[in-house]
Amino acid sequence: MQNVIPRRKKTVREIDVRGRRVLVRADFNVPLDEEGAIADDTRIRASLPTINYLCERGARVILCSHLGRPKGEIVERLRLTLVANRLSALLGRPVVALRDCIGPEVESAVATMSDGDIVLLENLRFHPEEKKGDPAFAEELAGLAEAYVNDAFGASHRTDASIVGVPDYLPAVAGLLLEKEIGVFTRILEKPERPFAAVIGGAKVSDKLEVLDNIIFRVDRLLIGGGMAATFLASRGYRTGASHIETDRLDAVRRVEENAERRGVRLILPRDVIVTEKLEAGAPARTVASTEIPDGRVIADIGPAAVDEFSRELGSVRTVVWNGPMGVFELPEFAEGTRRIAATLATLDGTTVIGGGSTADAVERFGLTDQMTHVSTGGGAALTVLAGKPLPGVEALDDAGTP
Ligand SMILES: Nc1ncnc2c1ncn2[C@@H]1O[C@H](COP(=O)(O)OP(=O)(O)OP(=O)(O)O)[C@@H](O)[C@H]1O
Ligand SMILES: O=C(O)[C@H](O)COP(=O)(O)O
Repeated sequence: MQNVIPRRKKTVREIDVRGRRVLVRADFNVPLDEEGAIADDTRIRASLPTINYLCERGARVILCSHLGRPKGEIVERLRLTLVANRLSALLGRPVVALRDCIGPEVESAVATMSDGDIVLLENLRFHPEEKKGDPAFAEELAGLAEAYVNDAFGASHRTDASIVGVPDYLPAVAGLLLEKEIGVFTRILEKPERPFAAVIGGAKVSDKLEVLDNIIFRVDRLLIGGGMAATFLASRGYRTGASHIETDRLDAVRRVEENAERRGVRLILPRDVIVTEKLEAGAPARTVASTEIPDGRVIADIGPAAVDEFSRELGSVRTVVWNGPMGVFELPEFAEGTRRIAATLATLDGTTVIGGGSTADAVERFGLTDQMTHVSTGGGAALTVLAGKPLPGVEALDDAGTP
């Protein structure tokens, strides 16, 4: 087992920023609605502490981010102007949106900044060099500033130029959001208050295999829901109707079960499930024992007895990490399991950590975000950390204690 963060990294609190141009890599990759408006500004709000910190200390703040996957060319609806406007409203300070992220116009805009000013560079992924991790592009970005702050936890599992390349050319430190995210995950994975439970769901085992393989060595209880429960049930020899079984993962699931047994971890599958013929709105649904799933039916949610059992198990733990919804929560008829598990976590006394992605969306939809200890801003990045793997964006930063 590896440590999540092998060495402590330098943070923005350990460098002098007054009067200096500071390039801040944020993760403003926010969901957009059909009209192209920002559907959820959680990630923008999460960046405020670092930006305010820098402005208040007289830094000249140069923000940068990607938005979407524009594949190295300009896509009008993926410009960051909307983000700049929202950020400016939230900060109560002007944020100037630039039309590119490198080049002479950007350089002259940056050269005329005063202490406390904020600019936002254009979407980094309009340049193909960003995704390629191109060193010359990284050097050009770095040339705009005198220090680099990574506050993009959600993108730190990537090896893009702005994440792993820029630190080669500048003093490179963690922002306050990155520090908080890493701190929370490090604490629960390395020194959890026990009992410690993980609730893992979502569509597929294959998406979470590395997480299961790591977490099984750290938790006292593992609760499995979502579509992936079908593969666990199949590996125990039950009939699973028309549910999608990842036949190539049955061995991997057995390994997780064996490790659970060896370590005395309670691995709990849903005792009942909601099944349907089709995973679509309005489809007739019924509750069945998970050992008796009828032919032609697929698992769509965990059932009420499973919710009760999961809630009982969670009622006595001191730490919970949750990644992956219990059912197809996007459809109201299959949202109950996810909603009730979210409600259970909301009332817990101990530490509750939501591992990002659609689980964070679900918790937000149920209005319970504020009741959790921590809701991660990372999807893939949170999975990487839960899998016990280092984040390239964190590795690239200066070690604490270096001059
Ligand atoms: N029984 C089920 N059958 C099919 N899909 C399911 C089932 N239960 C949950 N899902 C789906 O799983 C998806 C989310 O799973 P995922 O593993 O992506 O979660 P996550 O890790 O929180 O999010 P992300 O991957 O965005 O970080 C949801 O869209 C949900 O509809
Ligand atoms: O939304 C995310 O998970 C991050 O912003 C990374 O985006 P990407 O998956 O397009 O690299």
